[in-house]
Amino acid sequence: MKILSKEQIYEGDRLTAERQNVSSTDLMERAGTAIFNWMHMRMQGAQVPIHVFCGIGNNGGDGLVLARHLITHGYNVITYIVNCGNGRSKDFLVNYDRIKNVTKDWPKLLTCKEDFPEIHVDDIIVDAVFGIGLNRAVDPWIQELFVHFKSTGAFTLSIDIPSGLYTDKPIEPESSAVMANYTLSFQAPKLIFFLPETAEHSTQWEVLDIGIDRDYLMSTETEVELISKHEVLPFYKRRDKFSHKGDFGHGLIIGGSKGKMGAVVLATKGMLSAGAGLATAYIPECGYTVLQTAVPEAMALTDDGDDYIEDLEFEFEPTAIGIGVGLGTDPKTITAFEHFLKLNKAPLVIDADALNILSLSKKLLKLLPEGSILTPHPKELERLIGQWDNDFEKLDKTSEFSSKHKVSVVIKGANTITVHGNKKYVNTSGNPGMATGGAGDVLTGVITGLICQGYPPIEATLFGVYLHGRSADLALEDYGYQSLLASHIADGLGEAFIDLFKQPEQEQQQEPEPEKEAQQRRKAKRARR
Ligand SMILES: NC(=O)C1=CN([C@@H]2O[C@H](COP(=O)(O)OP(=O)(O)OC[C@H]3O[C@@H](n4cnc5c(N)ncnc54)[C@H](OP(=O)(O)O)[C@@H]3O)[C@@H](O)[C@H]2O)[C@@H](O)CC1
Ligand SMILES: [K+]
Repeated sequence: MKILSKEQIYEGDRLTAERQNVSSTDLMERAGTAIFNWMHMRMQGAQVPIHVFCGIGNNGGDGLVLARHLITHGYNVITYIVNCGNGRSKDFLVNYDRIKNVTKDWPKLLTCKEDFPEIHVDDIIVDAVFGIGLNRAVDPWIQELFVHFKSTGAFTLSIDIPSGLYTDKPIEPESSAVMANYTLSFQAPKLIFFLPETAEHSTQWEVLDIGIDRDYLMSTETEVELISKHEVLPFYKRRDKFSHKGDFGHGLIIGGSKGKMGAVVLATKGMLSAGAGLATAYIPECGYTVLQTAVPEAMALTDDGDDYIEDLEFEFEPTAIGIGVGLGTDPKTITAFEHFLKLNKAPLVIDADALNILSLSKKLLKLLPEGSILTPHPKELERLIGQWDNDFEKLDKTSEFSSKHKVSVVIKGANTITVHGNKKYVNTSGNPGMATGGAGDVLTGVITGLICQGYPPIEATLFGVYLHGRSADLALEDYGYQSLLASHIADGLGEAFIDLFKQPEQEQQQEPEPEKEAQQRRKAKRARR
């Protein structure tokens, strides 16, 4: 799914009005009605007080449309205008008149703290104060209003975006934005739903379709994309009946040191589970028995070093290499790594200590093959690109780094973001159970295993990150957040592959009756036999 920028959203609205021959007032009617339908379906007329707080721009206009429909359907609505300036938008004014036609309870004007209404914890707050048009710091009294929302504990539904957040830059330190329980966003999710600093403002969100021009949505190139099953499914490579292990590449995992052999075991398992035809692990001598026992499917090559890698020399040409897991940063290992990079021709997935070595010796970045995949967690990323002040700066700096060195960077986190030049891909699978040692090692193996099978590196990365998270999601049912281990993620990768082809629950329920009957008949027949 595409994540449009603020400018692209405005352009989409404009084009839609033009191509569908509708006015911006009509579009606002669609937006407000979509929110109303969402609420009406869930509330079914329940008389819970609903406090609708409207700003004076188009987000406020959406709130007025919603309030009007709620009122005409008999809901218990109190509407407020948050008087944040003088420039009321045209469509706000149209809907301000319209709401006055359906109720004697005209919207209440809020101008200062003393005007704040009492809100009971069981009431509902609708936040339509600011949308994507926020362009300067919010007045302190309105920030206090947002704090007031939170202090009531009432369920807060934000329209389009929690008020007080920008779509493309961080909020000023010390300022407050609405903490929404749910956000209903028009046409496309906003990037801020996925960034660590702002995601807590809208932990749950949903996109409502307001009929923005399809051609525009299809043809518009966005900088950010959301990656879910729908996006990765086309990557999937089917296996030919006559295929053999030689068709799926020979992957190599390089890493390990005394006390850290588990990392190589996990990465090798991940690589095999992702489908690599053959797997070899290149490890220090001390890891030989560990590796051969833990992963009998893999071959082991040992370095001259006993406790850590000292030479890094081998004589075959792997299809892809995952390097760095459990590697350590001993000076001899660093020298061996540099020597390896000078000779290497295979595509690389670089993780953990290999990233730390690159950070220590940035000149080595020049030796990376074009299209290499780097998989840092935030601390490793900071060592590579330097500190950042906020999430937006982090993404910008990573983009710059990615373009400069012609590599892709997988920023691991709650929503792993793969940065590929200017493009950012936000992964949607995964859960907090993955905050456990070794999960990253498995990911390195999975991506390497996919490259082995001929997936282009960027596809292997997006697919691998998705499958890895999905495997963890499926494993939750058995292990819960606390007991989920990295090895469960490697073991469950097959489930994640199979899950790609499962129909969503809803569609299964909508199975045509005749098919259901046929199934029942077949079942009964089998039972009779
Ligand atoms: N486009 C469309 O066709 C559709 C749009 N839709 C909806 O419109 C929303 C965007 O609407 P919007 O552009 O009017 O901006 P919005 O977020 O309501 O802000 C209001 C105005 O407040 C001002 N302002 C800014 N910062 C401020 C501050 N700190 N303190 C005080 N004032 C401040 C600023 O105006 P200014 O004062 O700069 O002239 C700004 O314009 C979008 O999120 C969606 O909900 C839907 O109806 C579907 C169709
Ligand atoms: K809002």
